[in-house]
Amino acid sequence: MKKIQISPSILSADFSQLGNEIKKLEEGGADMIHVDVMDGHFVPNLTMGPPIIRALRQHTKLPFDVHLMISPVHKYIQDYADAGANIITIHPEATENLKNSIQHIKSLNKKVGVSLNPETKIDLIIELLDEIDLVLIMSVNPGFGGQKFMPKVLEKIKELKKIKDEKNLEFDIEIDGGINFDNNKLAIAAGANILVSGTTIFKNNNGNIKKNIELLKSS
Ligand SMILES: O=C(CO)[C@@H](O)[C@H](O)COP(=O)(O)O
Ligand SMILES: [Fe+2]
Repeated sequence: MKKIQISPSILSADFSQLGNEIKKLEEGGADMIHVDVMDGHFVPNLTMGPPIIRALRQHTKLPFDVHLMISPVHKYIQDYADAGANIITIHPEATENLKNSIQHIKSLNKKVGVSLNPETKIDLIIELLDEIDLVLIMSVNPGFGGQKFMPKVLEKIKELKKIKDEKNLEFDIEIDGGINFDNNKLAIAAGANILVSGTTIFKNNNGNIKKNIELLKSS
């Protein structure tokens, strides 16, 4: 079984202190940094883009796990790669040709992730799984932090894990949205090996990041 990793979402961090917040995450045991990029078009919220990612790059050696909620995404992939992303995750609905966008990310020597919304079926990516490094299962509708976890996506994770084991594939299964100290266990038991969390990491236990990361890892 793959080691459980935590990818804190800086969407819940203090935006006026992002450099320091990232340092705190690294000291607290984060495995990577989840960066939620939103364009006010693919999702009804606006966050940050390449200049901020580039500025943050100098504050940590941890991989940047960049979750692109922008459409059309293809023409911006290079910008995120240049800014310092290590994993670039896209939504199938945000590109005209998913296969091309996957190949583009790989050609830039970045890990490629594909994200499935709660209503999006696995069928869309089954044929492409051997090209993908990470499948990001959304457990909320994308757009905002602090939403309620949707337990129905656990079935999708189980289904994906089964296919992964049957085909002997290596991709990571990441879950994103509403993860807390209860449903983390359900997500891990279903087959997720990377947990994204914003609210739980930054707001629980008076913002004790180290403690919250440890609690999220324990199942
Ligand atoms: O991609 C998204 C939301 O669209 C997420 O990464 C959230 O930002 C996670 O935040 P919490 O649900 O843990 O507060
Ligand atoms: Fe995200």
